[in-house]
Amino acid sequence: MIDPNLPLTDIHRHLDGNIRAQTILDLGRQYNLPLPAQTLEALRPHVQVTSNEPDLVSFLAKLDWGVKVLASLDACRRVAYENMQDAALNGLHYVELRFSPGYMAMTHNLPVAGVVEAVIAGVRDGSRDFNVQARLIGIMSRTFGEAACLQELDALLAHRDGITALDLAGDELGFPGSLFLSHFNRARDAGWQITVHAGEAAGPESIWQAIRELGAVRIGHGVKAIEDAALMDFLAEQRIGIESCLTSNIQTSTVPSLARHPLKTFLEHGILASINTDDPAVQGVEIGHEYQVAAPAAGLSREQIRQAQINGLEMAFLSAAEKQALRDSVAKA
Ligand SMILES: O=c1[nH]cnc2c1ncn2[C@@H]1O[C@H](CO)[C@@H](O)[C@H]1O
Ligand SMILES: [Zn+2]
Repeated sequence: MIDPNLPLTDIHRHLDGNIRAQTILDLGRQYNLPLPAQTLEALRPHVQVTSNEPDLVSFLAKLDWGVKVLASLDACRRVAYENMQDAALNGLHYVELRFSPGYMAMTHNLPVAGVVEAVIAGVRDGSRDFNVQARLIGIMSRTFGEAACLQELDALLAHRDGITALDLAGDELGFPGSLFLSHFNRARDAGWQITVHAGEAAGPESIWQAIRELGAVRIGHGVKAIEDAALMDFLAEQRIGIESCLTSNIQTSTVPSLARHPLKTFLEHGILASINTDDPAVQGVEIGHEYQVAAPAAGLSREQIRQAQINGLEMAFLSAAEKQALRDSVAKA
């Protein structure tokens, strides 16, 4: 179901939601940190979703152990580097990795701008060593409030050339986008692209808000657009891409079953929607599973899955020339 002659992309992938369980064990030992278990098997239920969570916030708690072991900037660099290795092992040609430097820095009081620098370095080295192209998206974790997000924004802006876009993630219901207008004004002034997690826990109004007030040119999840026909028309007309994450939406109970996922309807509506993972290590699924198992279960035809693969590159935060170079390199290989 993956077309080998087209670039395979994952443009919604949390680097700090994709920390290997083995690395959590290693770093726990290295820094002598208390962990809930000492073997991979026993650790897994603490760091991976084993059955669907009742809501988004419960799902997000599964990411916590991954960042609790980030006791140094070197540890941050390691997980960034390993993310690139995992992208290569999963056949990805291009990834947009997103991360929340404040969330990564939090447990051990690391310097937030230092975390940004370490992630940029790890991804740069991994991109070179594993031959996968990457761009970085900075996340503000809305769950910790406006002031903490301002700190994350400042840290990201200190390395603005290494960052392509700004995102807002975390507890969408508790912290609406309207709290973050000034943050996004500054991000747009810095020349960044904008993508926002919206219409996952909250309704279609959250997607409208992200587009109109925060300047989003892409939407993370966007599931609830299905409830608003005018919004679906608008997304299609304006070519605002929807970064779909099928398995994630089941695990957070955003959608009751794959058969009822709106991605198929979005594609039928001519919306630029793509297939992505979200938090692969936490979910226990990789991009291949999303294309080969989840997308057919969501009712997508072969042609729709191929269209979603095309859309992934079309939506990417790359220039037209960069996209064409990527297409050429995959077609020739
Ligand atoms: O599916 C999701 N929806 C909303 N926020 C998410 C999701 N996955 C991870 N994060 C959030 O992103 C930051 C780490 O990159 C954290 O704030 C985490 O809670
Ligand atoms: Zn996400």
